[in-house]
Amino acid sequence: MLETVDLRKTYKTNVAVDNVNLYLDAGESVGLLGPNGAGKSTTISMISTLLRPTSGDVKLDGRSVVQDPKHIRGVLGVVPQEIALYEELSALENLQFFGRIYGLRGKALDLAVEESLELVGLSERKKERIKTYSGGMKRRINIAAALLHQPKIVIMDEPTVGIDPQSRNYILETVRLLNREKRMTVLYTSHYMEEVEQLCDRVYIMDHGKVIASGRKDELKSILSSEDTIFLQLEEPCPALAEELRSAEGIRQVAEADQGLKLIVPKQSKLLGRLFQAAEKHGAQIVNLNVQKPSLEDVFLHLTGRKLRD
Ligand SMILES: Nc1ncnc2c1ncn2[C@@H]1O[C@H](COP(=O)(O)OP(=O)(O)OP(=O)(O)O)[C@@H](O)[C@H]1O
Repeated sequence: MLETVDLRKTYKTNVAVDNVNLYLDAGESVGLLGPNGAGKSTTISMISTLLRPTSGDVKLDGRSVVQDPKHIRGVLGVVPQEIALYEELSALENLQFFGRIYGLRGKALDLAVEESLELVGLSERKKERIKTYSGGMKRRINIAAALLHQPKIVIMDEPTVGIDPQSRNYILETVRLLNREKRMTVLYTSHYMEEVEQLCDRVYIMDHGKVIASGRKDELKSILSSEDTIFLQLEEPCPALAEELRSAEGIRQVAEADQGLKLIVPKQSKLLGRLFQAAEKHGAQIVNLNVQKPSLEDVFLHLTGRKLRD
């Protein structure tokens, strides 16, 4: 349905997006996962015709979006990272304004506004001015604005960054509903791998402008089928221990984790004794040690040696 073909964007010497090929089938929920600066927003801006590619193309049902941008605008809803609302107007007035831009009038406009307010759970507060809303509520109205024209495809650019847990849950539920019940095709970008794991059928992992891995979640995790992920919880952070383990033979990756270190090691390696010895040598207290199932975050760590949120 929607694809990018060798999509590329350069800024002088900086390659923001480097020959990216994505494909979304109708009704799929696809995650675009990558750390800050990976090129996710630039990719989305090119798909939504806000930015012209340096080379390559975006195709909707086989038709070039670069040559015929109008075609995609009617079927695409984009939720940008930045909140784009008028603070002095109420939520209702904002949505009426955006609805008119989409060409909606009269009863059709009223209905579209009511439905999208309902969807993001803010019908009861629709008359309050945006400036009185929390960051999370503003984001929910931002989402409602992108849905007014009932798009077939919705692209969301990190919609849950820096918001309260209630709004975050609401947004995740809304995305699920749009995809599973309303059969909308969703492209969801995030650097929170838990969200992508929860919401998406298929995932593209980007880093430094390139897609470095893609596939269904289970396929991606099977990259780590011959590895174990060990989480080492420490009483205090110990950079010297991390350093030693990074250069130790048989340990593939070492990354800082909440309250400790995360290691990727070959399965059944007999490393535990060495871990305890190294910890003792550097005066680090191991509080807990467990072997975990691989997550998408671990796949990223395995491929790049870094954590998604470094
Ligand atoms: N207008 C611009 N001029 C120059 N460089 C840019 C411009 N826009 C983006 N870049 C660069 O392109 C790269 C990709 O940025 P992009 O915003 O697409 O990443 P991202 O994955 O969306 O990250 P974030 O989560 O921080 O938005 C970065 O190195 C960024 O500095």
